[in-house]
This record gives sequence, C-alpha cells and structure tokens, in this order.
Amino acid sequence: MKGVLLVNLGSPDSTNPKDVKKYLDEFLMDPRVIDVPYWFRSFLVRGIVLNTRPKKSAAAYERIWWKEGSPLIVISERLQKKIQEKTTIPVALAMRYGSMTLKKGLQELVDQGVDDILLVPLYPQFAMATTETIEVAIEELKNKFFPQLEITSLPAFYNKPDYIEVLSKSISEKIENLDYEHLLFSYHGVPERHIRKSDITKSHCQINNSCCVTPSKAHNFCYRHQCLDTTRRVAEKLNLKDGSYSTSFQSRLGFDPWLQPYTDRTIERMGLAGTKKMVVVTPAFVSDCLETLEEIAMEGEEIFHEVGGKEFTVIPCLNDRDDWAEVMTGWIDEWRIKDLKTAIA
Ligand SMILES: C=CC1=C(C)c2cc3[nH]c(cc4nc(cc5[nH]c(cc1n2)c(C)c5CCC(=O)O)C(CCC(=O)O)=C4C)c(C)c3C=C
Ligand SMILES: [Fe+2]
Ligand SMILES: [Fe+2]
Repeated sequence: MKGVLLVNLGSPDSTNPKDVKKYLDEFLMDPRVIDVPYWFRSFLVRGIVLNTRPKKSAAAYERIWWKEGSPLIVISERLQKKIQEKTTIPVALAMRYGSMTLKKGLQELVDQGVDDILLVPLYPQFAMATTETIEVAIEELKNKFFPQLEITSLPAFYNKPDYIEVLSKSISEKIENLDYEHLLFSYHGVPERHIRKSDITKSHCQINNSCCVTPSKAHNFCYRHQCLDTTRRVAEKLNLKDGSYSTSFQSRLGFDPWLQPYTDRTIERMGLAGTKKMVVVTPAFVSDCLETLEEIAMEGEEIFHEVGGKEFTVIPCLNDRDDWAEVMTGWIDEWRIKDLKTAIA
C-alpha cells in the first residue's frame, strides 16, 4: 500500500533553553548543516555556539511561540490534516530534528500497512542542509530498520507551475491594494561552500551573476539558481516591474561567506535610500517559523523603522492554505497514478 511522509525541519520541544540546546545540538552537529570535519564541528558547536546561542534562541522562540506549541510544528500538522482529508492513502508527518523523528514517521506508516512511500521534504528549493540531509537520513533508516520499504522522494518544486501559482496568489492577495515601493524575496541563506559542494559538474557554479542563469544540469541541485528562478517566475506571473523587487538571503551564522545580498543589510539599505513602504516574502519556507515570524517580521521591521522606513508588510508563508493543500494532494495523486499507468501498460 502507498503512503506519504511529509518532512519539515523541526523545532525544540519548548522555549526552555535546555530544550533549545538539545535541538540545536542535533541540528548543528549534522554534517550537512555545518560541513566541517567532526572534531572541528564539535569544537565549534559544543565548544562555542551552544554556550551562548541557546539562551538567545530561546528568547526568540519565546516571542513567537503559540499556546499549541511551535508555529512550524502546529502549521505543518494542520497542513498534514488537510491533505489527509483530501486523499485516501495514509499521510504522516515527521521532522528532521527533534522529537517528531523520521523513524516514528516511517513506523506510523508501516503500522498502517504502507510499503511504498512518497517522501515529501517541505522545502521548495533543494539544499544540502535541508532536502539532502532528509534523504540521506531516510535512506539510513530504511537500510537499518525498514528494508522492505520502497521510497521515492519528491524533487524540489521551486519551478512547478502550480506552486508558483499559489505562491503568486498569496502575494497578490496582500499587495493588490497596497501602495508599496519594493517587494523583497528573502530566502534562508547557506554558506557559499554548500553551493560548490552540491555542484554535480564541479565546474559550473561560480556564484556570480551569470552561472545561475546559464542552463546547466548543476541547477537540479543549485540552491541559488532555484531561489533566483522562483523569484523570476513569480515576478513574471505578477508582472512586477524591474527594480520593484529583488532577492536576498537571511539567517547567516558564523564568519564564512554566505549567499549574498544579506537580507538585514538589504532592508537597512532600502530604508537609508528612502524607501518608506516595503513588503517581504519568504519563499524558502512553506510554514511560518522562527525565521519568518521573528527574524523578518520583528527584527526586519525594527531595522526598517530605525532607518526611516514606515510600512513593513510580511507575506505569510503558504502554511495550510486550502489551495496549497490542494496542490500538494495533486502531486501525491500524480505519483499514485504514474504507477497505476505503468502497471496497466
Ligand atoms: C549553519 C547553519 C544553518 C544552515 C546551513 C541552515 C540552512 C537552512 N535552514 C533552513 C530552514 C530553517 N532554519 C531554521 C532555524 C535555524 N537555522 C539555523 C542554522 C542553519 N540553517 C539555526 C541555528 C536555526 C535555529 C534558530 C536560531 O538559533 O537562529 C528554521 C526555523 C525552525 C523553527 O523552529 O521555527 C527553519 C525553517 C533552510 C530552508 C535552510 C537552507 C536552505
Ligand atoms: Fe536554518
Ligand atoms: Fe549558479
């Protein structure tokens, strides 16, 4: 029997610094997130970051936490329920890090008789630190505990017309009657090194103005290309004028160069240049989370106001919108039907 496993990033169990530390330890010790040799990662994470970051992150989580729990988890659960209402096959939800483990998600499906799984990483753009780490962890669990399972992973959907359509609609609903000057597409950043590591050609990605717009098979795994492409497609759909929108990258950590331009500096620059009304959309996240509700909607707004900006509007993520649940159910149906067609042929 077929079934679906939706996977998102995960959150700490609570805003208690102890829980945040446990979660950050698992997250940042992942070699696909901080991709340096084990001894150095351990020194950086356990010797430095975890001494100060958990307290700061816990305070940030405290500002966005809901009475039902972490927004990212609660929203992902709502989406899973909506999809489950639209399809007859079992749909489970798991997180890459934290208590809602991938193993529990797989077990939940197996207990319902599932032996053929569509794995859906809830990330529109491929990245080593998101999609790849989920796929690798699932493969390890399959080999160790569930060798009978057939598992297919849904590819990154950054350019799928139905995804672009709902994303564009979610933006246009907010901006159609809004008098704004600039729309910023802010994506989660990654270290530039991650882009080079994911380049299957080992020669294409130069992280400059031309590589990401020059066709290459490297783009199937190039986070930067996929982010720029999502922006381009939405801009085309919404008829945005050149200069009225741009792309930036948020949430950098550490001292290595990350993808640029950085979101916080872009917001500051826009305000200093006289922009009074700006809108931010965050298409690397399908669910609102710490990075959208705190870093953008709170810190970003504060930066903008400090440099003279007046109106700062943040577009909610797709979350559990009906049209988004409908699109995801459509992809699940396509996967189910493909096998049926092959069987008939
Ligand atoms: C080296 C560090 C990090 C990389 C690389 C990275 C990539 C990456 N992350 C997301 C999505 C999310 N990240 C979130 C939180 C978060 N991310 C990092 C670090 C890296 N992320 C940290 C340390 C944290 C924790 C919070 C903090 O201390 O600032 C979240 C929010 C989780 C939540 O509970 O709400 C998301 C979602 C993507 C998409 C990505 C690469 C493309
Ligand atoms: Fe992150
Ligand atoms: Fe590129």
